[in-house]
Amino acid sequence: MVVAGNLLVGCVADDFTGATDVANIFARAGLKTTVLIGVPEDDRDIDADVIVVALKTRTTPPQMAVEQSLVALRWLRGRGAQKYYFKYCSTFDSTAKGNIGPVADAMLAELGQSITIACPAFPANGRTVYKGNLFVGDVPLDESGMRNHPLTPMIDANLLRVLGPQSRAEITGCYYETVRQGASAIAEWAATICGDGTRIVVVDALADEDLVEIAQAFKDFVLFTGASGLAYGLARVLLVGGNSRDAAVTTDLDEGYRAVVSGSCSVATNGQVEAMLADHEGFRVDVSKLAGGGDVVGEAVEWASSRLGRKPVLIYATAPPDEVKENQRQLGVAQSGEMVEAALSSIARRLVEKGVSELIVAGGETSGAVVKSLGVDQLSIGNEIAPGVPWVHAKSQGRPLSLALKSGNFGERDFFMDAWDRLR
Ligand SMILES: Nc1ncnc2c1ncn2[C@@H]1O[C@H](COP(=O)(O)OP(=O)(O)OP(=O)(O)O)[C@@H](O)[C@H]1O
Ligand SMILES: O=C(O)[C@@H](O)C(=O)CO
Repeated sequence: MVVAGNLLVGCVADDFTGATDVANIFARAGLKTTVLIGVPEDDRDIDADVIVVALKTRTTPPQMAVEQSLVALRWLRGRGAQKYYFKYCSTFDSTAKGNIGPVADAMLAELGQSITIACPAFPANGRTVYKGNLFVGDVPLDESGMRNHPLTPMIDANLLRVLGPQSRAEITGCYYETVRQGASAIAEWAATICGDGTRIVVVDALADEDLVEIAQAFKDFVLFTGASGLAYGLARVLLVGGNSRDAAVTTDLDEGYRAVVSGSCSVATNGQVEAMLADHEGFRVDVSKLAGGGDVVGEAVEWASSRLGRKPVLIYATAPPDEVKENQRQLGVAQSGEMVEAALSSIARRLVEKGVSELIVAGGETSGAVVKSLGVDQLSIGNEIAPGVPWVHAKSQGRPLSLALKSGNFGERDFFMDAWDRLR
């Protein structure tokens, strides 16, 4: 029997790195948090304040994203969650059709609600929103590396314009002149627009303190949507009254082999791969060879087998934007992405079979493919490596496995070398 009644937040995440990112924020705030890989088929016991259901719906056709998100939402509703949270990327990754708008619309309808907020700000990672425009560090979203994202290139920083065509709801901006005055002013502003059709309010935020004020102002809302910065605010508002449990668990871990599998092509990951190759051995997945039917998976596994140990090996498809574009031109965007994901996930699975038990995976789609292939169904949150990236612990085929699912744009240049020091 599932323990019901004390679930504060039921969260649906549109990718796996994002799921561990948001779970990390809730866990660090003192909420007992677990990540489920999809909706469980069994009737397991889960004693948690926050359950994050990780989906891989960011780039699926909208209808599929809606269906899977609603299955997860209904399952969380069945556990009696007090609040619901739709976690998407802090760079608002979406296509012209979705999936942020369609999923938010469907969740609102399912919950019988007519209003929610959209708040991708994540100040700890340099994501801020001002006048409805999303900034990545010092530049607008469309001037950041996200312009060249392989699957969800972002060419407009204005979230009202991005979300408008994706959603049936009216999109309104709650701008910083209101937000900076705090929760009461925001709530007063909200009162003037409530009750007037279905709305999604894009909320400005520049700092963590703003996110606490925003969560406080909207604390009676049932559905929240955003990146994980909003979870920082929501956790602090929900914790008032003393729901706090133990902070995240650190596990006693055996020492196993180490590997990094990278399918992210972000600016940050390209730098991290380059930094690791300066002092570590790496195997580059040749996409043309893969497309030509070559046994790249077998070669990678054979290459790695003789090198496995405590010094991590690197297997990467990570490439600069011009190379990715050329692959996409030749093979198609979705086809090249899926082909690389399939190869990297087979490699990861075979490395785990060969004794890798500490594995870093870079990239959200890549992580989704890898984690699914490992047969992992639940993750517990361990130590934080960098803002938005915790170690997580799982069982794969009955054996303990530590994973770090690194979002493409997160982490310093030496992330792949430094992360191991944070494991225990
Ligand atoms: N050399 C390559 N050529 C074409 N596509 C590639 C190549 N290397 C990786 N890919 C694909 O690019 C996509 C990268 O997306 P992924 O979500 O894994 O990384 P990311 O977007 O940087 O991470 P995040 O979503 O966490 O920000 C994947 O589908 C991957 O298979
Ligand atoms: O919010 C973020 O940036 C990340 O958690 C993510 O979703 C990247 O895939």
